[in-house]
Amino acid sequence: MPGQAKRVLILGHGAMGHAFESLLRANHEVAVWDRDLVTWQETQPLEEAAHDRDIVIFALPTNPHDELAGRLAACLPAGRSLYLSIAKGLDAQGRTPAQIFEHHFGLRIGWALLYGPMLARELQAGLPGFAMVASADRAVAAECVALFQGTHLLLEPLDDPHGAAWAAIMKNVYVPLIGAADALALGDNLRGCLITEMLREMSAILERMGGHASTAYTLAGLGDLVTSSTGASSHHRRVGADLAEGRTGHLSASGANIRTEGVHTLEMVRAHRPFDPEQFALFDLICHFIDEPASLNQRLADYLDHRFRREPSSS
Ligand SMILES: NC(=O)c1ccc[n+]([C@@H]2O[C@H](COP(=O)([O-])OP(=O)(O)OC[C@H]3O[C@@H](n4cnc5c(N)ncnc54)[C@H](O)[C@@H]3O)[C@@H](O)[C@H]2O)c1
Repeated sequence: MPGQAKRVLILGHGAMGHAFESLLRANHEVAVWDRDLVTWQETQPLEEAAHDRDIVIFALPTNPHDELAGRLAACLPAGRSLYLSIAKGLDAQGRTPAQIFEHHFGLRIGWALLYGPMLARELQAGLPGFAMVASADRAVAAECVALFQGTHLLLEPLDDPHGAAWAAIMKNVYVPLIGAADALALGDNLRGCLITEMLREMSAILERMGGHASTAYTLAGLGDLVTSSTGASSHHRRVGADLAEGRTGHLSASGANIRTEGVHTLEMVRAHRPFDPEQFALFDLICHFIDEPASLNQRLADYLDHRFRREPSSS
């Protein structure tokens, strides 16, 4: 049974904006806001578009989150609206969508993040999508679940927004490595090993960043990692395959392009150092792979050697 009808504003009318619009419009009153593709002017002033909305969904990259969340927090009364983001990258200051929302909305205004296997084209085709709705506030998570009731996007609440944000971000960092290994025909066995190693490292990074290690094993981590690693048309898988095969054009693209969100994250972590990249061997390997794609075979061999074939210590 669908919940109560809400007035929803979707920011960004790209692949996910369109998918969410078609999911929600049967049961809710949905409006969209974006920039004009030619002039880059706002289709309508944001403050005007948002003023009577119960729920605002950020269906755009992480980079504009800070500006847009700041404008909304300044103009909308506390407690009136709820904010949702699905963006998976870091912004130019190295912040996650969870950090940006916490900064602008804090405990004053409800906010949540939606992460999991929910490819836009599958949602548009009527196939099911799955996501964790991550919020520090259970009532907010329940409101999000109610919003999507009666649709084929199936949600599960999670009380770890910071962990979920890092799980989604790390997924985009790791998947190019799977795409590269597959392009080089390094084997199904290696793929299984790498995905296991990625989950182990993702758990450690989530904990380092103030999240729960267990969030890596939810739809936001494992679920999305498997979908992107194995999906034939996965953007991030393609990036890795292209690099392994000598096509390096993406590296000059901006992080606003979702194809390059993983590469952009590597650059932001190196620039802002929310954690020490050298302490996480797979993360470090992927940084070196992006710098020097031809070195991948040797780096993978060194990684596996270090991980599995080291002489046992004498102690
Ligand atoms: N495509 C998917 O299947 C999918 C699934 C889950 C999550 N996501 C995440 O959702 C986010 C958006 O992905 P997408 O595939 O819809 O991207 P997209 O490129 O198709 O659409 C992004 C939209 O945001 C708008 N936009 C960008 N910067 C803006 C700004 N400063 N002001 C106003 N509008 C702006 C663009 O005009 C565009 O319409 C990404 O972070 C992505 O990782 C995507």
